[in-house]
Amino acid sequence: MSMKRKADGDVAMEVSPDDDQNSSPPLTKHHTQMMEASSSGNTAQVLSLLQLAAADDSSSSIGIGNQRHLLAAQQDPATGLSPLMLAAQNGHVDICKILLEAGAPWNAVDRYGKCAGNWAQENEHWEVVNLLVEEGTKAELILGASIRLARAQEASNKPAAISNNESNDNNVPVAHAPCTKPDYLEHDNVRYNAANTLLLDNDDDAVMMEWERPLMMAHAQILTSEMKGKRVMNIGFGLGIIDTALQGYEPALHVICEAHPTVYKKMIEDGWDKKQNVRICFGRWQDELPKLIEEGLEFDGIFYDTYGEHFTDLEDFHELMVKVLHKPDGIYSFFNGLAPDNLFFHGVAANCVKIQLSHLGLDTEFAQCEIQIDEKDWDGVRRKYWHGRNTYYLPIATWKK
Ligand SMILES: C[S@@+](CC[C@H](N)C(=O)[O-])C[C@H]1O[C@@H](n2cnc3c(N)ncnc32)[C@H](O)[C@@H]1O
Repeated sequence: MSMKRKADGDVAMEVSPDDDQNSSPPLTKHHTQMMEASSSGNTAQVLSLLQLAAADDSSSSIGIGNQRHLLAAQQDPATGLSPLMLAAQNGHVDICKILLEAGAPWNAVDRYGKCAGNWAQENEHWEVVNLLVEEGTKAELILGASIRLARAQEASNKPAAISNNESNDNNVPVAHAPCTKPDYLEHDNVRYNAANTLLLDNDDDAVMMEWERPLMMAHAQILTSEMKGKRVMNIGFGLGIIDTALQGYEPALHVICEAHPTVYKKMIEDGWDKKQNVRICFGRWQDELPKLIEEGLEFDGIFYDTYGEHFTDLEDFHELMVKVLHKPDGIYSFFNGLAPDNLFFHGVAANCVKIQLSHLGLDTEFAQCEIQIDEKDWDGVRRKYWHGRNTYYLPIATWKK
Protein backbone atom coordinates (compact mmCIF):
# COMPACT_ATOMS: atom_id res chain seq x y z
CA MET A 1 0.00 0.00 0.00
CA SER A 2 1.32 2.45 -0.43
CA MET A 3 -0.75 4.23 1.37
CA LYS A 4 -1.85 5.23 -1.65
CA ARG A 5 -4.27 6.33 -3.32
CA LYS A 6 -2.78 5.70 -6.67
CA ALA A 7 -0.01 3.17 -7.01
CA ASP A 8 1.78 0.89 -9.32
CA GLY A 9 1.79 -2.85 -8.92
CA ASP A 10 2.56 -3.27 -5.28
CA VAL A 11 3.29 -6.89 -5.03
CA ALA A 12 6.14 -9.30 -5.02
CA MET A 13 5.88 -10.64 -8.51
CA GLU A 14 8.66 -13.16 -8.53
CA VAL A 15 7.48 -14.45 -11.86
CA SER A 16 5.76 -11.96 -14.06
CA PRO A 17 3.67 -12.77 -17.12
CA ASP A 18 6.25 -11.06 -19.32
CA ASP A 19 9.19 -13.08 -18.11
CA ASP A 20 10.80 -15.33 -20.59
CA GLN A 21 9.70 -18.70 -19.33
CA ASN A 22 12.88 -20.29 -20.64
CA SER A 23 15.11 -17.97 -18.67
CA SER A 24 14.39 -19.65 -15.30
CA PRO A 25 15.83 -23.07 -14.61
CA PRO A 26 13.26 -25.86 -14.53
CA LEU A 27 12.24 -27.21 -11.14
CA THR A 28 14.50 -29.87 -9.68
CA LYS A 29 13.12 -33.27 -8.68
CA HIS A 30 12.84 -32.19 -5.05
CA HIS A 31 11.03 -29.01 -5.98
CA THR A 32 8.57 -30.94 -8.09
CA GLN A 33 8.00 -33.36 -5.22
CA MET A 34 7.51 -30.41 -2.88
CA MET A 35 4.88 -28.95 -5.19
CA GLU A 36 3.03 -32.25 -5.37
CA ALA A 37 3.20 -32.89 -1.63
CA SER A 38 1.97 -29.37 -0.85
CA SER A 39 -0.89 -29.68 -3.25
CA SER A 40 -2.03 -33.11 -2.11
CA GLY A 41 -1.60 -32.40 1.59
CA ASN A 42 1.20 -34.86 2.24
CA THR A 43 2.61 -33.25 5.39
CA ALA A 44 5.12 -36.05 6.09
CA GLN A 45 6.62 -35.67 2.63
CA VAL A 46 6.84 -31.86 2.96
CA LEU A 47 8.67 -32.25 6.28
CA SER A 48 11.01 -34.89 4.98
CA LEU A 49 11.94 -32.86 1.89
CA LEU A 50 12.66 -29.84 4.06
CA GLN A 51 14.78 -31.98 6.37
CA LEU A 52 16.81 -33.27 3.43
CA ALA A 53 17.39 -29.72 2.25
CA ALA A 54 18.38 -28.64 5.77
CA ALA A 55 20.91 -31.48 5.89
CA ASP A 56 22.39 -30.22 2.62
CA ASP A 57 22.56 -26.76 4.11
CA SER A 58 24.42 -27.86 7.22
CA SER A 59 26.91 -29.90 5.19
CA SER A 60 27.59 -26.98 2.87
CA SER A 61 31.36 -26.32 2.76
CA ILE A 62 30.96 -22.63 3.58
CA GLY A 63 28.58 -23.43 6.40
CA ILE A 64 25.65 -21.40 5.13
CA GLY A 65 23.16 -22.90 2.79
CA ASN A 66 19.73 -21.88 1.62
CA GLN A 67 18.39 -25.09 0.09
CA ARG A 68 15.64 -25.39 2.69
CA HIS A 69 14.51 -21.84 2.12
CA LEU A 70 14.65 -22.25 -1.66
CA LEU A 71 12.66 -25.45 -1.53
CA ALA A 72 9.90 -23.72 0.41
CA ALA A 73 9.96 -20.55 -1.67
CA GLN A 74 10.71 -21.46 -5.26
CA GLN A 75 7.98 -20.84 -7.83
CA ASP A 76 7.29 -22.86 -10.93
CA PRO A 77 8.83 -20.80 -13.76
CA ALA A 78 5.93 -21.63 -16.07
CA THR A 79 3.02 -20.81 -13.78
CA GLY A 80 4.53 -18.85 -10.94
CA LEU A 81 2.87 -21.22 -8.51
CA SER A 82 4.67 -21.94 -5.26
CA PRO A 83 4.24 -24.79 -2.75
CA LEU A 84 2.52 -22.28 -0.43
CA MET A 85 0.01 -21.29 -3.12
CA LEU A 86 -0.78 -24.93 -3.82
CA ALA A 87 -1.21 -25.74 -0.14
CA ALA A 88 -3.40 -22.64 0.28
CA GLN A 89 -5.48 -23.46 -2.77
CA ASN A 90 -6.23 -26.87 -1.31
CA GLY A 91 -6.77 -25.74 2.26
CA HIS A 92 -3.80 -27.50 3.88
CA VAL A 93 -3.30 -25.18 6.80
CA ASP A 94 -0.58 -27.21 8.55
CA ILE A 95 1.53 -27.32 5.42
CA CYS A 96 1.07 -23.58 4.98
CA LYS A 97 2.41 -23.09 8.52
CA ILE A 98 5.42 -25.31 7.83
CA LEU A 99 6.23 -23.55 4.57
CA LEU A 100 5.90 -20.09 6.09
CA GLU A 101 8.17 -21.11 8.92
CA ALA A 102 10.69 -22.40 6.35
CA GLY A 103 10.72 -18.99 4.69
CA ALA A 104 8.08 -19.17 1.95
CA PRO A 105 7.04 -15.56 1.26
CA TRP A 106 3.38 -14.91 2.05
CA ASN A 107 3.13 -12.27 -0.69
CA ALA A 108 4.71 -13.89 -3.76
CA VAL A 109 2.35 -13.88 -6.73
CA ASP A 110 1.92 -16.21 -9.67
CA ARG A 111 1.74 -15.30 -13.34
CA TYR A 112 -1.83 -14.10 -12.88
CA GLY A 113 -0.97 -11.85 -9.98
CA LYS A 114 -2.50 -14.15 -7.38
CA CYS A 115 -0.86 -14.75 -4.03
CA ALA A 116 -1.46 -17.69 -1.68
CA GLY A 117 -4.09 -15.65 0.15
CA ASN A 118 -6.03 -15.09 -3.09
CA TRP A 119 -5.99 -18.81 -3.77
CA ALA A 120 -7.24 -19.60 -0.27
CA GLN A 121 -9.93 -16.89 -0.53
CA GLU A 122 -11.19 -18.12 -3.88
CA ASN A 123 -11.50 -21.64 -2.54
CA GLU A 124 -13.02 -20.49 0.75
CA HIS A 125 -10.33 -21.96 2.99
CA TRP A 126 -10.87 -19.41 5.74
CA GLU A 127 -8.46 -20.93 8.25
CA VAL A 128 -5.69 -20.55 5.68
CA VAL A 129 -6.87 -17.03 4.83
CA ASN A 130 -6.68 -16.06 8.51
CA LEU A 131 -3.23 -17.60 8.86
CA LEU A 132 -1.94 -15.68 5.85
CA VAL A 133 -3.54 -12.41 6.95
CA GLU A 134 -1.83 -12.86 10.32
CA GLU A 135 1.51 -13.64 8.68
CA GLY A 136 1.18 -10.74 6.24
CA THR A 137 0.20 -8.31 8.97
CA LYS A 138 3.14 -9.35 11.11
CA ALA A 139 5.55 -8.93 8.20
CA GLU A 140 4.10 -5.56 7.23
CA LEU A 141 4.21 -4.23 10.77
CA ILE A 142 7.82 -5.28 11.19
CA LEU A 143 8.71 -3.80 7.85
CA GLY A 144 6.80 -0.61 8.65
CA ALA A 145 8.76 -0.29 11.88
CA SER A 146 12.07 -0.75 10.07
CA ILE A 147 11.11 1.81 7.43
CA ARG A 148 10.23 4.29 10.12
CA LEU A 149 13.54 3.65 11.81
CA ALA A 150 15.41 4.06 8.54
CA ARG A 151 13.58 7.32 7.86
CA ALA A 152 14.34 8.61 11.34
CA GLN A 153 17.98 7.70 10.86
CA GLU A 154 17.99 9.35 7.47
CA ALA A 155 16.51 12.47 9.01
CA SER A 156 19.29 12.59 11.56
CA ASN A 157 21.88 11.81 8.85
CA LYS A 158 22.82 8.46 10.28
CA PRO A 159 23.29 5.58 7.86
CA ALA A 160 19.92 4.02 7.18
CA ALA A 161 19.44 0.27 7.64
CA ILE A 162 17.10 -0.08 4.70
CA SER A 163 15.71 2.27 2.16
CA ASN A 164 12.08 2.89 1.46
CA ASN A 165 12.70 2.05 -2.18
CA GLU A 166 14.30 -1.27 -1.97
CA SER A 167 13.70 -4.72 -0.73
CA ASN A 168 16.14 -7.50 -1.30
CA ASP A 169 14.05 -10.55 -0.83
CA ASN A 170 10.62 -11.84 -1.58
CA ASN A 171 9.08 -9.94 1.26
CA VAL A 172 8.45 -6.89 -0.83
CA PRO A 173 6.17 -4.83 1.32
CA VAL A 174 2.56 -4.53 0.41
CA ALA A 175 1.54 -1.61 2.53
CA HIS A 176 4.92 -0.01 2.11
CA ALA A 177 5.62 -0.59 -1.55
CA PRO A 178 7.58 2.13 -3.31
CA CYS A 179 4.68 3.74 -5.11
CA THR A 180 4.83 7.12 -3.52
CA LYS A 181 5.81 10.44 -5.05
CA PRO A 182 7.82 12.27 -2.43
CA ASP A 183 8.41 15.18 -4.82
CA TYR A 184 4.74 15.63 -5.78
CA LEU A 185 4.40 18.93 -3.95
CA GLU A 186 7.14 20.35 -6.17
CA HIS A 187 5.39 19.31 -9.40
CA ASP A 188 4.85 22.49 -11.38
CA ASN A 189 2.39 21.03 -13.86
CA VAL A 190 -0.39 19.95 -11.54
CA ARG A 191 -3.56 20.88 -13.41
CA TYR A 192 -7.35 20.63 -13.55
CA ASN A 193 -9.19 19.68 -16.72
CA ALA A 194 -11.67 22.16 -18.13
CA ALA A 195 -14.68 20.41 -16.61
CA ASN A 196 -13.00 20.32 -13.21
CA THR A 197 -13.48 16.57 -13.02
CA LEU A 198 -9.84 15.55 -13.07
CA LEU A 199 -6.69 16.70 -11.32
CA LEU A 200 -3.45 15.49 -12.89
CA ASP A 201 0.16 15.66 -11.78
CA ASN A 202 3.31 16.25 -13.85
CA ASP A 203 3.30 12.67 -15.14
CA ASP A 204 -0.41 12.66 -16.08
CA ASP A 205 -1.16 10.46 -13.09
CA ALA A 206 -4.47 11.26 -11.47
CA VAL A 207 -4.35 13.08 -8.17
CA MET A 208 -8.14 13.01 -7.96
CA MET A 209 -10.97 11.83 -10.21
CA GLU A 210 -14.68 12.46 -10.47
CA TRP A 211 -15.66 8.77 -10.19
CA GLU A 212 -14.77 8.97 -6.50
CA ARG A 213 -17.63 11.41 -5.88
CA PRO A 214 -20.06 8.84 -4.40
CA LEU A 215 -17.32 7.65 -2.05
CA MET A 216 -16.56 11.19 -0.92
CA MET A 217 -20.27 11.79 -0.32
CA ALA A 218 -20.39 8.64 1.81
CA HIS A 219 -17.33 9.72 3.80
CA ALA A 220 -18.88 13.16 4.42
CA GLN A 221 -22.14 11.57 5.52
CA ILE A 222 -20.34 9.37 8.03
CA LEU A 223 -18.05 12.09 9.36
CA THR A 224 -20.93 14.44 10.12
CA SER A 225 -23.49 11.75 11.02
CA GLU A 226 -25.58 13.87 8.61
CA MET A 227 -25.92 16.56 11.23
CA LYS A 228 -25.39 20.30 11.03
CA GLY A 229 -23.02 22.27 13.23
CA LYS A 230 -20.12 19.81 13.43
CA ARG A 231 -16.43 20.72 13.50
CA VAL A 232 -14.73 18.96 10.63
CA MET A 233 -11.24 18.82 9.17
CA ASN A 234 -10.22 17.56 5.74
CA ILE A 235 -6.63 16.95 4.67
CA GLY A 236 -6.22 17.35 0.88
CA PHE A 237 -8.61 19.49 -1.17
CA GLY A 238 -8.10 17.93 -4.64
CA LEU A 239 -11.31 18.50 -6.60
CA GLY A 240 -13.02 19.79 -3.46
CA ILE A 241 -15.59 17.01 -3.65
CA ILE A 242 -15.59 16.04 0.00
CA ASP A 243 -15.32 19.66 1.09
CA THR A 244 -18.37 20.57 -0.98
CA ALA A 245 -20.22 17.63 0.55
CA LEU A 246 -19.16 18.66 4.06
CA GLN A 247 -20.37 22.21 3.41
CA GLY A 248 -23.78 20.70 2.68
CA TYR A 249 -23.97 19.76 6.37
CA GLU A 250 -23.30 23.37 7.43
CA PRO A 251 -20.41 22.64 9.77
CA ALA A 252 -19.66 25.06 12.59
CA LEU A 253 -15.98 24.87 11.69
CA HIS A 254 -14.48 23.44 8.51
CA VAL A 255 -10.69 23.28 8.35
CA ILE A 256 -9.11 22.35 5.03
CA CYS A 257 -5.42 21.61 4.88
CA GLU A 258 -3.90 21.74 1.40
CA ALA A 259 -0.24 21.87 0.46
CA HIS A 260 -0.01 22.22 -3.31
CA PRO A 261 0.19 25.85 -4.55
CA THR A 262 -1.88 25.13 -7.70
CA VAL A 263 -4.65 23.53 -5.69
CA TYR A 264 -4.53 26.33 -3.15
CA LYS A 265 -4.81 28.88 -5.97
CA LYS A 266 -7.91 27.09 -7.25
CA MET A 267 -9.43 27.15 -3.76
CA ILE A 268 -8.97 30.91 -3.63
CA GLU A 269 -10.35 31.37 -7.17
CA ASP A 270 -13.41 29.38 -6.16
CA GLY A 271 -13.92 31.52 -3.07
CA TRP A 272 -13.27 28.93 -0.38
CA ASP A 273 -11.43 31.55 1.68
CA LYS A 274 -14.62 33.67 1.75
CA LYS A 275 -16.81 31.04 3.34
CA GLN A 276 -17.75 31.96 6.90
CA ASN A 277 -17.13 28.59 8.48
CA VAL A 278 -14.04 27.61 6.44
CA ARG A 279 -10.45 27.99 7.53
CA ILE A 280 -7.78 27.08 5.00
CA CYS A 281 -4.43 25.88 6.26
CA PHE A 282 -2.13 26.23 3.28
CA GLY A 283 0.79 23.90 3.89
CA ARG A 284 1.63 20.29 4.55
CA TRP A 285 -0.41 18.68 7.29
CA GLN A 286 2.93 17.71 8.80
CA ASP A 287 3.50 21.42 9.46
CA GLU A 288 -0.08 22.63 9.89
CA LEU A 289 -1.52 20.01 12.21
CA PRO A 290 0.94 20.67 15.05
CA LYS A 291 -0.22 24.32 14.97
CA LEU A 292 -3.87 23.26 15.33
CA ILE A 293 -2.92 20.98 18.21
CA GLU A 294 -1.08 23.87 19.82
CA GLU A 295 -4.22 25.97 19.45
CA GLY A 296 -6.23 23.31 21.25
CA LEU A 297 -8.73 22.76 18.42
CA GLU A 298 -10.94 19.67 18.38
CA PHE A 299 -12.92 18.08 15.57
CA ASP A 300 -15.98 15.87 15.43
CA GLY A 301 -14.98 14.50 12.04
CA ILE A 302 -11.55 14.17 10.42
CA PHE A 303 -10.74 12.96 6.92
CA TYR A 304 -7.34 12.20 5.35
CA ASP A 305 -6.89 11.92 1.60
CA THR A 306 -3.54 13.11 0.33
CA TYR A 307 -1.51 12.14 -2.71
CA GLY A 308 1.89 10.61 -3.24
CA GLU A 309 2.45 9.98 0.46
CA HIS A 310 3.85 6.88 2.06
CA PHE A 311 2.05 4.47 4.35
CA THR A 312 4.28 5.65 7.18
CA ASP A 313 2.95 9.19 6.57
CA LEU A 314 -0.54 7.87 7.19
CA GLU A 315 0.71 6.28 10.40
CA ASP A 316 2.39 9.54 11.41
CA PHE A 317 -0.81 11.39 10.65
CA HIS A 318 -2.75 9.07 12.93
CA GLU A 319 -0.43 9.79 15.81
CA LEU A 320 -1.15 13.51 15.51
CA MET A 321 -4.79 13.19 14.49
CA VAL A 322 -5.83 11.54 17.76
CA LYS A 323 -4.76 14.71 19.56
CA VAL A 324 -7.49 16.72 17.85
CA LEU A 325 -10.24 14.11 17.51
CA HIS A 326 -13.00 14.93 19.95
CA LYS A 327 -13.54 12.40 22.73
CA PRO A 328 -15.72 10.42 23.02
CA ASP A 329 -17.71 10.99 19.82
CA GLY A 330 -15.17 11.98 17.15
CA ILE A 331 -15.13 10.04 13.91
CA TYR A 332 -12.08 9.56 11.73
CA SER A 333 -11.87 8.24 8.18
CA PHE A 334 -9.44 8.17 5.28
CA PHE A 335 -9.50 7.36 1.59
CA ASN A 336 -8.93 3.64 1.56
CA GLY A 337 -6.67 3.18 -1.43
CA LEU A 338 -4.43 0.79 0.43
CA ALA A 339 -2.93 -1.82 -1.93
CA PRO A 340 -5.91 -1.52 -4.24
CA ASP A 341 -4.72 -3.94 -6.90
CA ASN A 342 -5.18 -7.11 -4.91
CA LEU A 343 -8.03 -7.83 -2.52
CA PHE A 344 -5.94 -9.97 -0.22
CA PHE A 345 -3.14 -7.43 0.10
CA HIS A 346 -5.78 -4.75 0.58
CA GLY A 347 -7.13 -6.75 3.52
CA VAL A 348 -3.69 -7.14 5.07
CA ALA A 349 -2.96 -3.43 4.72
CA ALA A 350 -6.33 -2.53 6.24
CA ASN A 351 -5.57 -4.87 9.12
CA CYS A 352 -2.27 -3.06 9.74
CA VAL A 353 -4.10 0.28 9.95
CA LYS A 354 -6.72 -1.22 12.23
CA ILE A 355 -4.01 -2.45 14.59
CA GLN A 356 -2.24 0.92 14.62
CA LEU A 357 -5.48 2.79 15.29
CA SER A 358 -6.36 0.31 18.00
CA HIS A 359 -3.06 1.08 19.76
CA LEU A 360 -4.10 4.72 19.60
CA GLY A 361 -7.44 3.93 21.26
CA LEU A 362 -9.72 3.66 18.24
CA ASP A 363 -11.92 0.86 16.93
CA THR A 364 -12.07 0.65 13.14
CA GLU A 365 -14.80 -0.84 11.01
CA PHE A 366 -14.99 -1.00 7.25
CA ALA A 367 -18.35 -0.25 5.63
CA GLN A 368 -18.83 -1.74 2.18
CA CYS A 369 -19.74 0.65 -0.63
CA GLU A 370 -20.37 -0.42 -4.18
CA ILE A 371 -18.61 1.65 -6.82
CA GLN A 372 -18.84 1.92 -10.57
CA ILE A 373 -16.02 3.02 -12.80
CA ASP A 374 -16.40 3.36 -16.52
CA GLU A 375 -13.39 2.56 -18.69
CA LYS A 376 -13.85 6.02 -20.22
CA ASP A 377 -13.19 7.56 -16.82
CA TRP A 378 -9.51 6.78 -17.30
CA ASP A 379 -9.19 8.75 -20.54
CA GLY A 380 -6.18 11.07 -20.27
CA VAL A 381 -4.88 9.33 -17.16
CA ARG A 382 -1.50 7.62 -17.49
CA ARG A 383 -2.28 4.64 -15.28
CA LYS A 384 -5.20 3.31 -13.38
CA TYR A 385 -5.08 3.31 -9.61
CA TRP A 386 -8.11 1.12 -9.10
CA HIS A 387 -8.52 -2.24 -10.76
CA GLY A 388 -11.76 -4.03 -11.40
CA ARG A 389 -12.94 -4.21 -7.81
CA ASN A 390 -16.46 -2.87 -7.25
CA THR A 391 -16.40 -2.84 -3.49
CA TYR A 392 -14.82 -0.04 -1.52
CA TYR A 393 -14.15 -0.60 2.18
CA LEU A 394 -14.84 2.71 3.86
CA PRO A 395 -12.98 3.01 7.17
CA ILE A 396 -14.86 4.33 10.19
CA ALA A 397 -12.73 4.81 13.29
CA THR A 398 -14.27 5.79 16.61
CA TRP A 399 -12.95 5.94 20.16
CA LYS A 400 -13.13 2.64 22.01
CA LYS A 401 -16.00 2.62 24.45
C1 LIG B 1 -6.66 12.94 -3.66
S1 LIG B 1 -6.65 14.63 -3.49
C2 LIG B 1 -7.93 14.90 -2.35
C3 LIG B 1 -9.26 14.77 -2.99
C4 LIG B 1 -10.41 15.20 -2.12
N1 LIG B 1 -10.69 14.23 -1.11
C5 LIG B 1 -11.65 15.49 -2.92
O1 LIG B 1 -12.73 15.11 -2.45
O2 LIG B 1 -11.56 16.07 -4.00
C6 LIG B 1 -5.21 14.83 -2.54
C7 LIG B 1 -4.88 16.26 -2.19
O3 LIG B 1 -3.92 16.24 -1.11
C8 LIG B 1 -2.99 17.29 -1.32
N2 LIG B 1 -1.79 16.94 -0.55
C9 LIG B 1 -0.81 16.08 -0.87
N3 LIG B 1 0.09 15.98 0.12
C10 LIG B 1 -0.34 16.81 1.10
C11 LIG B 1 0.16 17.13 2.40
N4 LIG B 1 1.27 16.57 2.89
N5 LIG B 1 -0.54 18.01 3.15
C12 LIG B 1 -1.68 18.57 2.68
N6 LIG B 1 -2.20 18.31 1.45
C13 LIG B 1 -1.54 17.43 0.68
C14 LIG B 1 -2.83 17.28 -2.83
O4 LIG B 1 -2.28 18.47 -3.32
C15 LIG B 1 -4.25 17.06 -3.32
O5 LIG B 1 -4.93 18.26 -3.49
